[in-house]
Amino acid sequence: MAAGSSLLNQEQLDLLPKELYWGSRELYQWEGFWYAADLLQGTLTLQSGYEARSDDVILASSMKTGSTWLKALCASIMGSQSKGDDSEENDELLVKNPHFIVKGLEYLVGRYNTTPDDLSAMPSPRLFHTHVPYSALPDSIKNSECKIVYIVRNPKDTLISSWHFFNKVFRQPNEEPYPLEKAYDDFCRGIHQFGPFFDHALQYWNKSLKNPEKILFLKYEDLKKDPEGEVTKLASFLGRPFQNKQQVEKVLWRSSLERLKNLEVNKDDSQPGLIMSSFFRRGVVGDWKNYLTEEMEQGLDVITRLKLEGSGLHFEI
Ligand SMILES: Nc1ncnc2c1ncn2[C@@H]1O[C@H](COP(=O)(O)OS(=O)(=O)O)[C@@H](OP(=O)(O)O)[C@H]1O
Repeated sequence: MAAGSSLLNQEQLDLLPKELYWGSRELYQWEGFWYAADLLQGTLTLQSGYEARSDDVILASSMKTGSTWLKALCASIMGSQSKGDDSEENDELLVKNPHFIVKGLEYLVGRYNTTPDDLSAMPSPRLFHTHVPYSALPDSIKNSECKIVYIVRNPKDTLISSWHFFNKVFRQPNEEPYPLEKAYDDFCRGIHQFGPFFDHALQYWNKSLKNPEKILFLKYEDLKKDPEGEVTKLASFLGRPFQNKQQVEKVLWRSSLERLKNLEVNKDDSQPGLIMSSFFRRGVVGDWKNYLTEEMEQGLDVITRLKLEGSGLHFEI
Protein backbone atom coordinates (compact mmCIF):
# COMPACT_ATOMS: atom_id res chain seq x y z
CA MET A 1 0.00 0.00 0.00
CA ALA A 2 1.34 3.46 -0.87
CA ALA A 3 2.74 5.38 2.10
CA GLY A 4 0.25 7.85 3.54
CA SER A 5 -2.57 6.47 1.42
CA SER A 6 -5.30 4.05 2.38
CA LEU A 7 -6.15 3.26 -1.24
CA LEU A 8 -4.97 0.31 -3.28
CA ASN A 9 -3.77 0.94 -6.81
CA GLN A 10 -4.82 -1.37 -9.66
CA GLU A 11 -1.62 -3.38 -9.39
CA GLN A 12 -2.21 -4.05 -5.69
CA LEU A 13 -5.86 -4.85 -6.33
CA ASP A 14 -4.85 -7.34 -9.02
CA LEU A 15 -2.75 -9.24 -6.50
CA LEU A 16 -5.80 -9.99 -4.34
CA PRO A 17 -7.86 -13.18 -4.75
CA LYS A 18 -10.68 -12.36 -7.15
CA GLU A 19 -14.00 -14.08 -7.96
CA LEU A 20 -16.94 -13.29 -10.17
CA TYR A 21 -20.22 -12.81 -8.33
CA TRP A 22 -23.54 -13.21 -10.15
CA GLY A 23 -21.60 -14.28 -13.19
CA SER A 24 -20.19 -10.83 -13.92
CA ARG A 25 -19.37 -8.71 -10.83
CA GLU A 26 -15.79 -8.74 -9.63
CA LEU A 27 -15.27 -9.27 -5.93
CA TYR A 28 -11.90 -9.00 -4.19
CA GLN A 29 -10.94 -10.82 -1.03
CA TRP A 30 -9.46 -8.66 1.70
CA GLU A 31 -8.61 -10.14 5.09
CA GLY A 32 -11.06 -12.99 4.62
CA PHE A 33 -14.06 -11.05 3.23
CA TRP A 34 -15.30 -10.29 -0.29
CA TYR A 35 -15.80 -6.74 -1.54
CA ALA A 36 -16.54 -4.85 -4.74
CA ALA A 37 -13.40 -2.78 -5.52
CA ASP A 38 -14.94 0.63 -4.76
CA LEU A 39 -16.42 -0.54 -1.45
CA LEU A 40 -13.07 -2.04 -0.43
CA GLN A 41 -11.44 1.31 -1.18
CA GLY A 42 -14.18 3.01 0.86
CA THR A 43 -13.59 0.61 3.74
CA LEU A 44 -9.85 1.30 3.75
CA THR A 45 -10.38 5.06 3.56
CA LEU A 46 -12.71 4.85 6.55
CA GLN A 47 -10.17 2.83 8.51
CA SER A 48 -7.69 5.68 8.32
CA GLY A 49 -10.05 8.65 8.23
CA TYR A 50 -13.28 8.03 10.15
CA GLU A 51 -13.40 9.72 13.52
CA ALA A 52 -16.08 8.14 15.66
CA ARG A 53 -17.95 10.15 18.26
CA SER A 54 -19.32 8.65 21.45
CA ASP A 55 -22.89 9.45 20.38
CA ASP A 56 -22.61 7.89 16.89
CA VAL A 57 -24.88 4.95 16.22
CA ILE A 58 -23.68 2.42 13.66
CA LEU A 59 -26.14 -0.12 12.26
CA ALA A 60 -24.41 -3.18 10.83
CA SER A 61 -25.52 -6.20 8.85
CA SER A 62 -24.73 -8.64 6.10
CA MET A 63 -26.76 -7.99 2.97
CA LYS A 64 -30.47 -8.93 2.96
CA THR A 65 -30.81 -9.61 6.66
CA GLY A 66 -33.17 -6.80 7.68
CA SER A 67 -31.01 -3.69 7.20
CA THR A 68 -33.86 -1.63 5.68
CA TRP A 69 -36.16 -2.48 8.58
CA LEU A 70 -33.48 -1.68 11.16
CA LYS A 71 -32.75 1.64 9.43
CA ALA A 72 -36.43 2.58 9.46
CA LEU A 73 -36.83 1.61 13.12
CA CYS A 74 -33.75 3.51 14.29
CA ALA A 75 -34.53 6.55 12.15
CA SER A 76 -37.96 6.59 13.72
CA ILE A 77 -36.70 6.09 17.28
CA MET A 78 -33.90 8.66 16.96
CA GLY A 79 -35.81 11.08 14.76
CA SER A 80 -39.20 12.60 15.36
CA GLN A 81 -40.12 10.28 18.22
CA SER A 82 -37.18 11.23 20.42
CA LYS A 83 -37.45 14.92 19.54
CA GLY A 84 -40.82 14.94 21.26
CA ASP A 85 -42.76 15.79 18.10
CA ASP A 86 -43.87 12.67 16.35
CA SER A 87 -46.52 14.26 14.20
CA GLU A 88 -46.98 12.92 10.68
CA GLU A 89 -45.19 15.85 8.97
CA ASN A 90 -42.03 15.11 10.97
CA ASP A 91 -41.91 11.52 9.77
CA GLU A 92 -38.93 11.41 7.39
CA LEU A 93 -39.92 7.91 6.27
CA LEU A 94 -42.85 9.45 4.42
CA VAL A 95 -40.56 11.31 2.06
CA LYS A 96 -37.31 9.34 2.00
CA ASN A 97 -36.39 5.70 1.45
CA PRO A 98 -34.75 4.37 4.67
CA HIS A 99 -31.47 3.95 2.75
CA PHE A 100 -31.44 7.70 2.10
CA ILE A 101 -32.06 8.53 5.74
CA VAL A 102 -29.42 6.17 7.11
CA LYS A 103 -26.58 5.95 4.63
CA GLY A 104 -23.94 3.26 4.26
CA LEU A 105 -20.51 4.55 5.30
CA GLU A 106 -18.51 2.51 2.77
CA TYR A 107 -20.95 3.45 -0.01
CA LEU A 108 -20.76 7.17 0.86
CA VAL A 109 -16.97 7.15 0.82
CA GLY A 110 -16.23 4.44 -1.77
CA ARG A 111 -18.97 5.08 -4.30
CA TYR A 112 -20.42 8.54 -3.76
CA ASN A 113 -17.31 10.71 -3.19
CA THR A 114 -18.01 11.70 0.40
CA THR A 115 -14.77 12.36 2.28
CA PRO A 116 -14.01 11.60 5.93
CA ASP A 117 -13.94 15.40 6.40
CA ASP A 118 -17.50 15.63 5.04
CA LEU A 119 -18.51 12.98 7.60
CA SER A 120 -16.79 14.96 10.36
CA ALA A 121 -18.79 18.03 9.39
CA MET A 122 -22.09 16.24 10.00
CA PRO A 123 -23.97 17.20 13.17
CA SER A 124 -24.43 14.82 16.09
CA PRO A 125 -25.97 12.43 16.71
CA ARG A 126 -24.91 10.66 13.52
CA LEU A 127 -26.71 7.50 12.45
CA PHE A 128 -24.91 5.39 9.83
CA HIS A 129 -25.06 1.90 8.44
CA THR A 130 -22.33 -0.47 7.35
CA HIS A 131 -22.10 -3.90 5.72
CA VAL A 132 -18.40 -4.06 6.61
CA PRO A 133 -17.33 -6.97 8.87
CA TYR A 134 -16.38 -6.11 12.45
CA SER A 135 -12.69 -6.80 11.82
CA ALA A 136 -12.60 -4.16 9.07
CA LEU A 137 -14.35 -1.38 11.01
CA PRO A 138 -12.28 1.72 11.76
CA ASP A 139 -10.51 1.42 15.12
CA SER A 140 -12.18 4.63 16.23
CA ILE A 141 -15.57 2.88 16.00
CA LYS A 142 -14.29 -0.13 17.94
CA ASN A 143 -12.55 1.91 20.62
CA SER A 144 -14.98 4.77 21.16
CA GLU A 145 -18.17 4.58 23.18
CA CYS A 146 -20.36 4.72 20.08
CA LYS A 147 -23.04 2.05 19.84
CA ILE A 148 -23.40 -0.67 17.23
CA VAL A 149 -26.63 -2.51 16.40
CA TYR A 150 -26.21 -5.66 14.31
CA ILE A 151 -29.05 -7.52 12.62
CA VAL A 152 -28.80 -11.07 11.31
CA ARG A 153 -31.30 -13.36 9.58
CA ASN A 154 -31.42 -17.10 9.07
CA PRO A 155 -29.07 -18.03 6.21
CA LYS A 156 -31.69 -19.74 4.04
CA ASP A 157 -34.00 -16.71 3.90
CA THR A 158 -30.97 -14.45 3.48
CA LEU A 159 -29.92 -16.44 0.42
CA ILE A 160 -33.40 -16.35 -1.13
CA SER A 161 -33.81 -12.65 -0.40
CA SER A 162 -30.42 -11.96 -2.07
CA TRP A 163 -31.37 -14.06 -5.07
CA HIS A 164 -34.54 -12.01 -5.63
CA PHE A 165 -32.77 -8.71 -4.97
CA PHE A 166 -29.83 -9.26 -7.31
CA ASN A 167 -32.07 -10.67 -10.03
CA LYS A 168 -33.90 -7.37 -9.88
CA VAL A 169 -30.92 -5.02 -9.69
CA PHE A 170 -28.33 -6.87 -11.81
CA ARG A 171 -30.62 -8.27 -14.51
CA GLN A 172 -32.93 -6.75 -17.09
CA PRO A 173 -36.62 -7.58 -16.64
CA ASN A 174 -36.55 -9.72 -19.80
CA GLU A 175 -33.46 -11.67 -18.69
CA GLU A 176 -33.59 -15.13 -17.13
CA PRO A 177 -32.88 -15.11 -13.37
CA TYR A 178 -29.38 -16.09 -12.26
CA PRO A 179 -29.58 -19.86 -11.64
CA LEU A 180 -30.49 -20.50 -8.01
CA GLU A 181 -28.03 -23.42 -7.93
CA LYS A 182 -25.20 -20.99 -8.65
CA ALA A 183 -26.39 -18.43 -6.10
CA TYR A 184 -26.60 -21.26 -3.55
CA ASP A 185 -23.11 -22.41 -4.40
CA ASP A 186 -21.68 -18.86 -4.11
CA PHE A 187 -23.42 -18.37 -0.76
CA CYS A 188 -22.19 -21.69 0.64
CA ARG A 189 -18.61 -20.85 -0.42
CA GLY A 190 -18.98 -17.41 1.18
CA ILE A 191 -18.46 -15.63 -2.13
CA HIS A 192 -20.94 -12.78 -2.02
CA GLN A 193 -20.69 -9.10 -1.16
CA PHE A 194 -19.27 -8.76 2.37
CA GLY A 195 -19.34 -12.54 2.74
CA PRO A 196 -18.81 -15.11 4.12
CA PHE A 197 -22.17 -14.64 5.87
CA PHE A 198 -21.29 -16.88 8.85
CA ASP A 199 -17.93 -15.25 9.58
CA HIS A 200 -19.61 -11.85 9.39
CA ALA A 201 -22.34 -12.82 11.85
CA LEU A 202 -19.94 -14.61 14.20
CA GLN A 203 -17.58 -11.65 14.48
CA TYR A 204 -20.37 -9.33 15.64
CA TRP A 205 -21.95 -12.08 17.76
CA ASN A 206 -18.73 -12.78 19.66
CA LYS A 207 -18.06 -9.08 20.20
CA SER A 208 -21.65 -8.54 21.41
CA LEU A 209 -21.20 -11.31 24.00
CA LYS A 210 -18.04 -9.63 25.27
CA ASN A 211 -19.45 -6.13 25.25
CA PRO A 212 -23.26 -6.10 25.29
CA GLU A 213 -23.32 -2.42 26.28
CA LYS A 214 -21.66 -1.55 22.99
CA ILE A 215 -23.14 -4.05 20.54
CA LEU A 216 -26.78 -5.05 20.43
CA PHE A 217 -27.24 -8.24 18.39
CA LEU A 218 -30.71 -8.64 16.87
CA LYS A 219 -32.29 -11.40 14.82
CA TYR A 220 -34.83 -10.68 12.07
CA GLU A 221 -36.91 -13.65 13.23
CA ASP A 222 -37.09 -12.32 16.82
CA LEU A 223 -38.26 -8.94 15.53
CA LYS A 224 -40.99 -10.71 13.59
CA LYS A 225 -42.00 -12.88 16.57
CA ASP A 226 -41.97 -10.22 19.27
CA PRO A 227 -41.80 -6.80 17.61
CA GLU A 228 -42.86 -4.84 20.74
CA GLY A 229 -40.30 -6.58 22.97
CA GLU A 230 -37.42 -6.31 20.51
CA VAL A 231 -38.09 -2.68 19.58
CA THR A 232 -38.43 -1.69 23.24
CA LYS A 233 -35.03 -3.30 23.83
CA LEU A 234 -33.62 -1.42 20.83
CA ALA A 235 -34.93 1.97 21.97
CA SER A 236 -33.51 1.47 25.47
CA PHE A 237 -30.14 0.41 24.03
CA LEU A 238 -30.09 3.61 21.96
CA GLY A 239 -30.70 5.62 25.12
CA ARG A 240 -34.17 6.66 23.94
CA PRO A 241 -36.54 4.45 25.94
CA PHE A 242 -40.21 4.58 25.03
CA GLN A 243 -42.46 6.54 27.36
CA ASN A 244 -45.64 4.65 26.54
CA LYS A 245 -47.15 1.85 24.46
CA GLN A 246 -48.41 4.28 21.80
CA GLN A 247 -44.84 5.25 20.95
CA VAL A 248 -43.87 1.61 20.45
CA GLU A 249 -46.87 1.05 18.20
CA LYS A 250 -46.20 4.20 16.19
CA VAL A 251 -42.54 3.31 15.54
CA LEU A 252 -43.54 -0.23 14.52
CA TRP A 253 -46.28 0.95 12.20
CA ARG A 254 -44.17 3.65 10.57
CA SER A 255 -41.38 1.15 9.93
CA SER A 256 -43.60 -1.70 8.84
CA LEU A 257 -43.12 -3.43 5.51
CA GLU A 258 -46.80 -3.01 4.62
CA ARG A 259 -46.59 0.74 5.07
CA LEU A 260 -43.14 1.35 3.57
CA LYS A 261 -43.64 -0.72 0.45
CA ASN A 262 -46.82 1.20 -0.37
CA LEU A 263 -45.38 4.70 0.07
CA GLU A 264 -44.90 6.56 -3.22
CA VAL A 265 -41.25 7.33 -2.34
CA ASN A 266 -40.46 3.61 -2.17
CA LYS A 267 -42.28 2.77 -5.39
CA ASP A 268 -40.34 5.26 -7.50
CA ASP A 269 -38.04 3.15 -9.68
CA SER A 270 -37.47 5.92 -12.23
CA GLN A 271 -33.91 6.87 -11.22
CA PRO A 272 -31.28 4.89 -13.16
CA GLY A 273 -29.46 2.40 -10.97
CA LEU A 274 -31.83 2.88 -8.03
CA ILE A 275 -34.66 0.42 -7.77
CA MET A 276 -36.38 1.66 -4.63
CA SER A 277 -38.95 -1.11 -4.63
CA SER A 278 -36.22 -3.79 -4.63
CA PHE A 279 -35.69 -3.31 -0.88
CA PHE A 280 -39.24 -4.39 -0.04
CA ARG A 281 -40.52 -7.83 -0.96
CA ARG A 282 -42.37 -10.32 1.24
CA GLY A 283 -40.56 -10.25 4.57
CA VAL A 284 -41.74 -13.76 5.41
CA VAL A 285 -39.80 -16.01 7.76
CA GLY A 286 -39.32 -19.38 6.05
CA ASP A 287 -39.91 -18.12 2.48
CA TRP A 288 -36.91 -20.29 1.50
CA LYS A 289 -39.25 -23.31 1.67
CA ASN A 290 -40.76 -22.08 -1.61
CA TYR A 291 -37.41 -22.22 -3.41
CA LEU A 292 -34.72 -24.48 -1.95
CA THR A 293 -34.56 -28.16 -2.86
CA GLU A 294 -34.30 -30.68 -0.03
CA GLU A 295 -30.68 -31.19 -0.94
CA MET A 296 -29.94 -27.44 -0.72
CA GLU A 297 -31.79 -27.20 2.59
CA GLN A 298 -29.77 -30.05 4.08
CA GLY A 299 -26.50 -28.76 2.65
CA LEU A 300 -26.99 -25.32 4.15
CA ASP A 301 -28.09 -26.82 7.47
CA VAL A 302 -24.85 -28.80 7.66
CA ILE A 303 -22.74 -25.73 6.90
CA THR A 304 -24.70 -23.70 9.46
CA ARG A 305 -24.17 -26.36 12.12
CA LEU A 306 -20.45 -26.65 11.40
CA LYS A 307 -19.87 -22.91 11.28
CA LEU A 308 -21.87 -22.01 14.38
CA GLU A 309 -20.96 -25.01 16.53
CA GLY A 310 -20.07 -23.96 20.07
CA SER A 311 -20.74 -20.27 19.41
CA GLY A 312 -24.14 -20.10 21.10
CA LEU A 313 -25.58 -18.47 17.95
CA HIS A 314 -28.38 -20.45 16.37
CA PHE A 315 -31.31 -20.08 14.00
CA GLU A 316 -34.61 -21.82 14.60
CA ILE A 317 -35.56 -22.18 10.96
N1 LIG B 1 -39.91 -2.75 7.11
C1 LIG B 1 -39.61 -4.03 6.93
N2 LIG B 1 -40.05 -4.98 7.75
C2 LIG B 1 -39.74 -6.29 7.58
N3 LIG B 1 -38.98 -6.74 6.54
C3 LIG B 1 -38.51 -5.83 5.68
C4 LIG B 1 -38.79 -4.44 5.83
N4 LIG B 1 -38.19 -3.76 4.80
C5 LIG B 1 -37.57 -4.69 4.05
N5 LIG B 1 -37.77 -5.92 4.57
C6 LIG B 1 -37.29 -7.21 4.04
O1 LIG B 1 -35.89 -7.34 4.33
C7 LIG B 1 -35.23 -7.99 3.22
C8 LIG B 1 -34.22 -7.05 2.63
O2 LIG B 1 -33.06 -7.08 3.44
P1 LIG B 1 -32.18 -5.79 3.67
O3 LIG B 1 -33.03 -4.67 4.04
O4 LIG B 1 -31.11 -6.17 4.63
O5 LIG B 1 -31.55 -5.54 2.23
S1 LIG B 1 -30.24 -4.64 1.93
O6 LIG B 1 -29.07 -5.41 2.38
O7 LIG B 1 -30.37 -3.36 2.62
O8 LIG B 1 -30.25 -4.46 0.45
C9 LIG B 1 -36.33 -8.35 2.23
O9 LIG B 1 -36.76 -9.65 2.61
P2 LIG B 1 -37.48 -10.67 1.60
O10 LIG B 1 -38.86 -10.15 1.43
O11 LIG B 1 -37.45 -12.00 2.29
O12 LIG B 1 -36.68 -10.66 0.33
C10 LIG B 1 -37.37 -7.28 2.52
O13 LIG B 1 -38.67 -7.62 2.10
